[in-house]
Amino acid sequence: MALIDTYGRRINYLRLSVTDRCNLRCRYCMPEEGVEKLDHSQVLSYADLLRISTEAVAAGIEKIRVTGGEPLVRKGIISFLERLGALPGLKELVLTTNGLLLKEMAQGLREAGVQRLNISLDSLKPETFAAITRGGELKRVLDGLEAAEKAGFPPHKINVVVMRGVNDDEILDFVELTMKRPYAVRFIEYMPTCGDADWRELCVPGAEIRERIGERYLIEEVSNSELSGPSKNFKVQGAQGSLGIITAMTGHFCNGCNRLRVTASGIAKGCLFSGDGVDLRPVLATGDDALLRQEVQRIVAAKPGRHEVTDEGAETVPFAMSRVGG
Ligand SMILES: Nc1nc2c(ncn2[C@@H]2O[C@H](COP(=O)(O)OP(=O)(O)OP(=O)(O)O)[C@@H](O)[C@H]2O)c(=O)[nH]1
Ligand SMILES: C[S@@+](CC[C@H](N)C(=O)[O-])C[C@H]1O[C@@H](n2cnc3c(N)ncnc32)[C@H](O)[C@@H]1O
Ligand code: SF4
Ligand code: SF4
Repeated sequence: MALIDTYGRRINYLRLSVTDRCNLRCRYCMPEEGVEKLDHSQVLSYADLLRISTEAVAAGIEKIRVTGGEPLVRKGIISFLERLGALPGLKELVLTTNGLLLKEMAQGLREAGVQRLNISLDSLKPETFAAITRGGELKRVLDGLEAAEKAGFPPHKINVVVMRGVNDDEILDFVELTMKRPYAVRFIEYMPTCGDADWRELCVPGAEIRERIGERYLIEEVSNSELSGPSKNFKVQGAQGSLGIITAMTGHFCNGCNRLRVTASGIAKGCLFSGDGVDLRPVLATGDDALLRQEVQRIVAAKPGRHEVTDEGAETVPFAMSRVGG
């Protein structure tokens, strides 16, 4: 079965957030204070997350990315992933993490069937890393990357949210990282989700990032795979790894969007920026899984063509990314 939306896009990728909790508090993702945590009773049980995933896969989803908050802080995550990975028809099970707990958990994740990890790492300098994450310890993440490689994961994707005056001086350091390691480093344009007034200064357009890299290195294009996301990938000559740019603000990759989102509290969103979304809990409560599948199909049918976040309107859509899962 295939899920096709009204714009003719095939929706085959579910981003499933399993928790809104996090062991970091990145400045671009959560405000310093004032983010209300979901009450435990609001967070969907693993059984319900599995029911949603089962119906989504039956309807046409082929890839599930587990995200959060920080997915690895939720108790029982490994056995949940094991069950998720066993869903018939699911081709890819992948996870986005801040890497803090990978040292302890990488082996278990691999054994549970997680195929690949995307790891957020915004700075290679301990002080800058701590400032961006409000207290995170860089070494733990670097140890986590190593542990995951040893556990047999393919080369990691590293997510770097580029912020002018904060970490944009490290763009070339990350390029150098791909000379030494086979990582796929992706530079992400900063999205103004926290209602921040200074987002225009912080956001470094993808074109500028690429230009800055091109001034120092010879760029070679690489191909993008069918289930790959919005990242436009390339590499520099002589590198083991690759580079990518996710132009979340300037790019308009919405034409090729293949995603559906479900939050930890059971809100389904056709678009990252879809305001309130659709609450799946009433349908879950009926116990009728055929109805759940129809609801997934209905949400896909109503998926917006693109986001409406523009220079003028950006401040009108604040939300904590940790609630939606990125
Ligand atoms: N605007 C927008 N941003 C997205 C979308 N999907 C992911 N992102 C952003 O892209 C960045 C990287 O997200 P990841 O969780 O690593 O996922 P991804 O790069 O889309 O995943 P893969 O392509 O499957 O590796 C994050 O900042 C996300 O918020 C999307 O559909 N729209
Ligand atoms: C919300 S996090 C959840 C998963 C995990 N905690 C992590 O940090 O990888 C998912 C992705 O969203 C990205 N993200 C969060 N807020 C963002 C923003 N304002 N602009 C761009 N990317 C953002 C993060 O960098 C991360 O790569
Ligand atoms: S980006 Fe990830 S690690 Fe950072 S606060 Fe958000 S959910 Fe937590
Ligand atoms: S902004 Fe919305 S429509 Fe555009 S790529 Fe992201 S999720 Fe898809």
